[in-house]
Amino acid sequence: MGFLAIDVGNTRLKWALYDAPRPGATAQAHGVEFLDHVQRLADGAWSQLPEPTSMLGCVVAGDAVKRLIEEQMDAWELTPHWVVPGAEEAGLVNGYERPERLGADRWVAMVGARHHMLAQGAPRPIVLVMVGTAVTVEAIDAEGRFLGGLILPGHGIMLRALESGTAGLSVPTGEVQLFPTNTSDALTSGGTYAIAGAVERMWQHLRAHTGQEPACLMTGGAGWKMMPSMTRPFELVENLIFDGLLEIAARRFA
Ligand SMILES: Nc1ncnc2c1ncn2[C@@H]1O[C@H](COP(=O)(O)OP(=O)(O)O)[C@@H](O)[C@H]1O
Ligand SMILES: CC(C)(COP(=O)(O)O)[C@@H](O)C(=O)NCCC(=O)O
Ligand SMILES: [K+]
Repeated sequence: MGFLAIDVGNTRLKWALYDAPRPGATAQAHGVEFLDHVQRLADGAWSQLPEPTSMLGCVVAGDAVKRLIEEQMDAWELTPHWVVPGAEEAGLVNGYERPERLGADRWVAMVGARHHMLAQGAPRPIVLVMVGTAVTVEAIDAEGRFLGGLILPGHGIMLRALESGTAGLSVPTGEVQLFPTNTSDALTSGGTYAIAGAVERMWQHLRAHTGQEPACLMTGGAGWKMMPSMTRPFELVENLIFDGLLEIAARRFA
């Protein structure tokens, strides 16, 4: 019954082995690997696992990385399955012009977010922020329609872009300050408030569009960095992508 969930972003692969492909399943093991090191999985962390019977993942890191990861599963009987965003999934309707061009991680996280919100009470619109290598800000209405979303550079990309495009901006990481008075703090605060400001705008757009107060959810490896700087109360949910994969797997592998 073991179900392996895999989330491959542009920086890291996250995996978790659950006792079954269903929402609320228990994670028996989990781990993280930087993309440069995914070749270690078969002989490393995955060599210790009981053989999973099914696997579902989302990958935005490209086909070469995907193939490398599939090779790591060669010793197992299972067939690798990867989410391809379509017109609808698990109660969500995809408003993207070309649904298949939407990042699979965004789509899966939205499925997780929608079910997380429904478990808490009456349906509401959602602003979902995912802070990884890039930052995405999704708008979902109370009926589960994905209206559209923003893509921004993440903290690391913003800093590297400024470093490489200027002569005088190569400095250590600073702290978020209201009125930064050194270069490090100015860069760190600028990036953080760029993200917080974009999220605030999306919150306003969704509030105006739906006439309802949106629920605010945040996920992703660097979500914790953003939490203190948001203009609205956000709930940080560590594993929305895994929650989404469990929802989708329950429908596919039942
Ligand atoms: N221990 C950590 N290792 C790597 N990245 C981290 C760590 N803690 C926070 N981060 C931040 O999280 C981002 C990666 O988050 P993650 O969700 O794994 O991204 P992705 O899904 O794009 O691979 C990095 O850009 C970095 O800013
Ligand atoms: C926006 C992303 C780069 C985010 O990647 P991540 O930060 O999770 O590594 C990824 O979801 C992606 O490549 N999306 C495809 C383009 C789109 O969603 O429109
Ligand atoms: K991601």
